[in-house]
Amino acid sequence: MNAIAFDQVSRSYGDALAVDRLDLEIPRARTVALLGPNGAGKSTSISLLLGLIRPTSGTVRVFGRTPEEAVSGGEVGAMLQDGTLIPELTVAETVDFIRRLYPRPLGLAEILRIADLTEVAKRRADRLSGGQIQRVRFALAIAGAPRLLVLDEPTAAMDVESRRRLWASMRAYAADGHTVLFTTHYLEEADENADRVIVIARGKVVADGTAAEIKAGAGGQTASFAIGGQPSGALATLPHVSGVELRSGRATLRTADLDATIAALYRGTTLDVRDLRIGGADLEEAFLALTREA
Ligand SMILES: Nc1ncnc2c1ncn2[C@@H]1O[C@H](COP(=O)(O)OP(=O)(O)OP(=O)(O)O)[C@@H](O)[C@H]1O
Repeated sequence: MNAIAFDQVSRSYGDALAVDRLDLEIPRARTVALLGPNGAGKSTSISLLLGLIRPTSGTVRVFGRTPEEAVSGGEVGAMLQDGTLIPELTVAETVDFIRRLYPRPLGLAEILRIADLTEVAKRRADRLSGGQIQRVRFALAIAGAPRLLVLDEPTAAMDVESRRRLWASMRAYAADGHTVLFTTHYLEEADENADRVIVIARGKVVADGTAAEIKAGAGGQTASFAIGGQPSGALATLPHVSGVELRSGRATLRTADLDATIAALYRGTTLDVRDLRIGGADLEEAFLALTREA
């Protein structure tokens, strides 16, 4: 049984279709990133998953149950974009208060350890830095030992060090066999922290795979060389080339088959190819290409 299953799920707001016949199956014990531009339907999908809103059509299942059943059974923990802490309570008091609401919570010390909060356990919430507040919110999301942890842009507006610490906490939780689904706008975070990346645009899945597969699928690799003042017209006609860019005396070819393109560049043209460099498409480029096409 999958941790998450969306079957032809659509959700409209009035005339606007936010999620469009979404099919999604996420097995247990995976860490999955949901990526997409603003307005792609990420937050709507998460609200559907948590049972905060109902689909206009289609069904959502979480561990084979309705989202409402899974959430009320304590199977799902969520860290959403808003949520404030009680200023007068310490970190330990806040976490302990929430964990006691669950039938089978994690131990207080364990939560503080996973969320990297042990050092500030006795500090009041109104004395915490932004990164520490996010880690407390993360701690509250894992307090009930949920099998599925959902994080909606957990590192928005955090500095690099705070982001690193939060991801380390997330990975520690995921390593225990839990399923994690997170959204982020930081593409490198999806690359580094998820074993599967699902790209959505306009309410539909436009790519689904490992970060490496998504990079390979969206334009593959690049070959660039110093072209100087030589004519560039033939480059676009080389096999498997999907794009040519000329800048500062260099030509960059985007290709789905690097070997075939380079062989043709040498054998099939009279160009003097100097300073050849090979690059992979990065996830950011892949992401932009995918969401533009959608
Ligand atoms: N409560 C609402 N009422 C009307 N339209 C909404 C509502 N919530 C979302 N939408 C619309 O649905 C679409 C999807 O929005 P959603 O917030 O799910 O996208 P998102 O991918 O989470 O975007 P972001 O990255 O900006 O948070 C957008 O066009 C948005 O304007």
